[in-house]
Parts: sequence; C-alpha cells; structure tokens
Amino acid sequence: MSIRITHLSVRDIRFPTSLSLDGSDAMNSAPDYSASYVVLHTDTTGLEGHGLTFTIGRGNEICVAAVQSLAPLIVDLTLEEIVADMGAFWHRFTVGDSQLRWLGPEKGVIHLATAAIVNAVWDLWAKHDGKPVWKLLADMTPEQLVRCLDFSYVTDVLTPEEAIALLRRQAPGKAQREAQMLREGYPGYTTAPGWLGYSEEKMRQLAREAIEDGWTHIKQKIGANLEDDIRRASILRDEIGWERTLMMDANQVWSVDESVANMRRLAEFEPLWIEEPTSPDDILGHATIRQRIAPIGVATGEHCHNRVMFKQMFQAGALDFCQLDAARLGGLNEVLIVLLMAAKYDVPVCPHGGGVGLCEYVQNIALFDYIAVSASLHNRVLEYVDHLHEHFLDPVVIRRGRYMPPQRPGYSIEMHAETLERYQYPNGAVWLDINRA
Ligand SMILES: C[C@H](O)[C@@H](O)[C@@H](O)[C@H](O)C(=O)O
Ligand SMILES: [Mg+2]
Repeated sequence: MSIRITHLSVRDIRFPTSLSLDGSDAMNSAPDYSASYVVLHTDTTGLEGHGLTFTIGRGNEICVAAVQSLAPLIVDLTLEEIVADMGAFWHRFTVGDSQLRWLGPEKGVIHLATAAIVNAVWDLWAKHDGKPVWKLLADMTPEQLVRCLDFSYVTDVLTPEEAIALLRRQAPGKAQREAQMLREGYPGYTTAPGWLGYSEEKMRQLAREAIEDGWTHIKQKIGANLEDDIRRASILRDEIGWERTLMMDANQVWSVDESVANMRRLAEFEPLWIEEPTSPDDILGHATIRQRIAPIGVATGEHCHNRVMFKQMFQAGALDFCQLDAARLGGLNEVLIVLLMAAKYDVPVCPHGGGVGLCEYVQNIALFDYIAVSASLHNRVLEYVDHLHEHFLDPVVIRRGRYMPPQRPGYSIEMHAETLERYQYPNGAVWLDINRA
C-alpha cells in the first residue's frame, strides 16, 4: 500500500440554524451550525479522507484559514508512513511548525483545525481498511492502539505501559461487548426539546415526541434566567415524569458561587448533572461546585481543549462526567488518550454531540470506549441532537433512544457533494438566497 496524499482542500460550510434557533443556549443565542470541511485527496482513485471541525458561524472562516496553514504538514505524506507510527505523526503535527504552534499551543483555532485534518486521516485509514472507525480501533491489539498515541505531558498519570495494561485487562470481553452493541446499540440522550430559544409549547411537544420515540434521558438548556429555568424544568418534569432522567446545561454563564446557588434552587427537579456551569478553564472551580452541589453531578468537556486540561480535571476530582469533543481535542488520537485517562480515574465518558457531524463522530468513540476501554455502560449516555443528519452519507441510526453502530467504512463524517455545494459560505445557493431575502 502506498497511498500518497496529493493535496488537501477545505471548505467553509454553514447551516442557517439560527433562523429556527436550533442549537440555541444561554451563551450562544443564535448559532449557525458550521463545519470547516477537509478532504485529503490521494493518488489512488476513489480514495479520499474526509474530516471536519465544528464551529457556530462567523469563526468558521478563521478555522478554514488555519487548516490551509497546516496543510503543508500533511501533503505528500503516504498513508503507510502515517499509520506506521501514528503517535509520532500526531506529535509532529502539533510541534512541527513552531510558528503555528504559537497560536495555541494545542488549543483554540489551531487545535480545531488540527482536529479536522487528523480526523480526515482516520477516515482515510478506515476507508482503506474497509471498516468503520470504531471497528478499526476495536480490532487493534493494545500495542497497535498505543502506537497511535502521543503521551507528551501526561506520563505523570498515564504511561504507554499502563495504557497497554488497561487495554489488556478488557481484551477478554471485547467480542461479546461488540456483539451486544450490534444487537442493542449504545444508550443515548436527546437535547432536542431543550434548546433555550424554543417556546414552552414547542418544548412540551418535543418532550412528548421524545418519549414516544423511546428516549429515557433528556437535556434542558438553562442559565439565561433562573425563574424561566424553574418554570421550564417543571414543564419538562410534568411531561417526562420522574422515572426518566433530566440533565441541565448552562453553557458557561455563571460564576462558581452562582452555579452553587442556582443549582441548589434547581435541585428539586433532580437533575443528573449540571453541564458547563462556569468557565470551561476553571478546573478548581468545577471541583468546588462539585463538592458543594452533590449529589448533582458536574459535567464538562465540550470546550476542554486538550488532554492536559482533562488530566488536571481528573486529578482535581472536578468531574462526574467527561464530555470530550471529537473536534475540540486534536482529533481521534488525543480523544483516545482522554478515554484511557478517564478509565484510570473511573470517570464515565459521555461525549458531546451538540453540533453538525458530532453525533456521527462520537458514536464511533463511545462504541470503542465500551468495547475496549471502559467495558461499562454505567452512567454513560451519548448525546443526540436531531438536526442536519440528512447531509451525511452515513447518518446516525437511532433505535428507541440508542445509537446503532455504523457499518460503512470511515469515520461516518462524509457529507453529500450536493450539501457541500449548496451550503458553502457565502456563495452556495442556500446562502445566496438568504442574503438576497
Ligand atoms: C451552540 C451549541 O448548540 C451548544 O449549545 C451545544 O453544543 C450544547 O452545549 C450541547 O451540549 O449540546
Ligand atoms: Mg453542552
């Protein structure tokens, strides 16, 4: 196999979700779900790697520019040399250009751009091997898997040897757990009724539909106004009853003390977790909140930018639920390190799905986590949002509130060519129409 990456193309794709307030929350009142969409072209006919990073509108153009700047780090490499030592490839990617590294390091736009490219490599590799990414990972030996990882800055809590031992411990039950997932799917939760911009009537209606569709866990957006939060929570409890589970997401709007005070008021609705109560960078703040509002759990991660931050979250006992993001971390390699650290600290991973393509990505991650790393479904639910799946070649399949494992080779992230034409910003037909109106 010698498959050379001949060039990289990147497009600014945006969906006008702000028009319907899909995806709205207390911090992001009108997001346009967007993607910096990467294609790795190769010298082999019919073989391409697709990847994206998620943004919510105007910032997408900056991310696209960052992808273009990083492209020289990958163009002309062969898939063979990348996968022979993917850990080294990833390391070079983050330190290989110190002028670009200065923009992070390993955080912000440059790391989001890294994720789009790195995930496109995984898509390419999985397509080449004829497997979905979860299966490509699940079929690796512990040694092969660990070779894909870069342990820099985390060896004080996780060494390659420990990672191998963790994976070996779960190896005996892998086949049985894989068969179980293919049969039953992975448990999910839905955010569909919970968006902050939706009217109470719409929220009620969507909550009813969610129950009919078999969802047992529902997330509510809160944080703009406490009295509204209380009223909406009581409507939701009214609809979903007390036997189903409610989660709450404040999207970073509070201080530490406000988080504690407000969650004490909302405790009567028995939320399983409060997500992103405060600044995503405030590790010790999360630990404080957690101590002061137990038994309500603290969840965060969609803005946790790298493995070093997660390491400290775990060390500080700041988290009950780790909500890593497939495109905020620097692609799948870094996600895998976080899965392993979470397993060591016994923190359940419930990846973030609220964005375009994130559900498609994270199903692969959650499946692999269960099959090979955590071997547990306890306190684990995978987020589902119900928008924009029709734009993917291999959209998520949900059955009675559970994610059914994708079968098509790749990272499940490739969009239809027509979507890429129509939603390209600013000259795709959809945006020309909006801007004309
Ligand atoms: C702007 C986005 O929709 C966020 O609200 C979303 O990612 C959210 O935090 C979530 O947990 O799904
Ligand atoms: Mg969230």
